Amino acid sequence: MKTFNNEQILKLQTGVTDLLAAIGDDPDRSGVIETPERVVKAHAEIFAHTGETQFSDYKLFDTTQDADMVVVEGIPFYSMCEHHLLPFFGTVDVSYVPDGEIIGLSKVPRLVDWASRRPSVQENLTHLIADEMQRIVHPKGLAVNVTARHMCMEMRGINQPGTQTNTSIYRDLLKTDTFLRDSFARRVSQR
Ligand SMILES: Nc1nc2c(ncn2[C@@H]2O[C@H](COP(=O)(O)OP(=O)(O)OP(=O)(O)O)[C@@H](O)[C@H]2O)c(=O)[nH]1
Ligand SMILES: [Zn+2]
Repeated sequence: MKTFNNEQILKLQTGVTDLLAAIGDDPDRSGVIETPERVVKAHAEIFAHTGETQFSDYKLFDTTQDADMVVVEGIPFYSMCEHHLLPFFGTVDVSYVPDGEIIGLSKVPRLVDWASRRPSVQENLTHLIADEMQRIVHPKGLAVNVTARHMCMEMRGINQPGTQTNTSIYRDLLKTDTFLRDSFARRVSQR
């Protein structure tokens, strides 16, 4: 969880009170009187890694038994679209071909969670996960596949409930080796 300083807390609370008043609500009514405080706490979680450029909570292990391909699939994530500050959420699938080193399995969902907790767009989230996997594991091949629903497309604007957006990145062996690429793509499309 992020720790906001007193100045940030005051700004956030004032902002939420002003927003409630601006939409025509009464910021002093009992139902919302504690809302500014709650929103600060919620934002401390939702935006916990805003501004951070490098994921650091990982462990690598040497291996002499390289697998053809490691797949961690169906990792749930929740993020906030930077255009409307509304949620977008879904799943991430990550695959890599090791080159002498492997990452602790739980660290892949941790990386996804780290990357998600900031204002973003789906394409940039996909790139951030791919770039950090590349920097940390320097694999022989890498694929990141993100499928998400965007509340800014579902509950407002174009109002299209259920629309899904897919973004993917394929690099090196997972791009050039059709067997590896197709088996990853088949796995994630069948889920
Ligand atoms: N590429 C991309 N676009 C996104 C993402 N999240 C939201 N958007 C889009 O950002 C665009 C912002 O367009 P604007 O015309 O500035 O804003 P708007 O008037 O609220 O647009 P509408 O949503 O069409 O009503 C919209 O088309 C959104 O669908 C994302 O993760 N990736
Ligand atoms: Zn949006």
